[in-house]
Amino acid sequence: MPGTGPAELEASAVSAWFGSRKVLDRVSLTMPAGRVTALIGPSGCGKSTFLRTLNRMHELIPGAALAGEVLLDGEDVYAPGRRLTEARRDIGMVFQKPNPFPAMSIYDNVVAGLKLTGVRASRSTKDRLVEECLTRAGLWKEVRDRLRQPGGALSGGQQQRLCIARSLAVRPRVLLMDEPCSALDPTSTRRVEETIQELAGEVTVVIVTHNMQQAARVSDRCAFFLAEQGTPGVIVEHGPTEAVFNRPQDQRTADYVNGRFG
Ligand SMILES: Nc1ncnc2c1ncn2[C@@H]1O[C@H](COP(=O)(O)OP(=O)(O)OP(=O)(O)O)[C@@H](O)[C@H]1O
Repeated sequence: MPGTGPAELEASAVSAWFGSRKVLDRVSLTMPAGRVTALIGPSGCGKSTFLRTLNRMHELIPGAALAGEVLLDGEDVYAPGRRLTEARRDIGMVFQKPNPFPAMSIYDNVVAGLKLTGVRASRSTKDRLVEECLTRAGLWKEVRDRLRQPGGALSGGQQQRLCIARSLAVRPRVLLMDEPCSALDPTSTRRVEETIQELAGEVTVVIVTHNMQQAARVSDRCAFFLAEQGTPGVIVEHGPTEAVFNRPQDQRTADYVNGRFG
């Protein structure tokens, strides 16, 4: 079995390119185990790209290149001997638009990742896992009586929580979330935020968000990314969320968190 429990993720001097264009320049950030780290910054500054370097999704894009290191509890995610599927299992991802398998049942959606990661499980193990993951994702009570209905029949917010449950089923140690609420209404957003807060402590969360209130509500730590005038994205400032919002060290951070640009 893989390591269990939340793991620290550490990016060290990560640079990223698309073709000859450099979009991230030597970004270093420690994302502590069991905490929620928010990545904030204006559009195009490289937040999503950075997130994709953390679980080796960046390398799937044609022409994409990378330098630097990503360590999961001290182990190199990009080590030559380490399999891609292993990195993806340890470091799960939830996307902007909820993407359950629409025709597949709620139950099968939750356990879909097991097959992909080569895990065999008995019916009773799966039953327990489905209940546990839907509970952790804050969806169990709403769907317990209709587990055989298609995932696509749920509301957008429920679909996103289903995707969170699906990610949790392979027992990731880190969960990456790329603007997980941007396609949701305010009530669903609130519900997903509660889910994120409930998960903290059990799994390390890294979330990209454009919503400053959301970053303030859900995160323990915050990193402000910026790409100025065609230069690659860098982290201007990072630290405890409360400090980044209330006592920013850099004027550009102050301007951004106070809504003066971006
Ligand atoms: N597949 C791609 N091919 C080429 N360039 C890309 C690709 N994806 C992103 N980029 C470029 O890389 C830079 C960083 O993009 P990225 O999506 O990481 O920024 P972001 O901060 O997440 O933006 P947003 O907040 O709008 O999602 C941008 O200039 C973008 O145009």
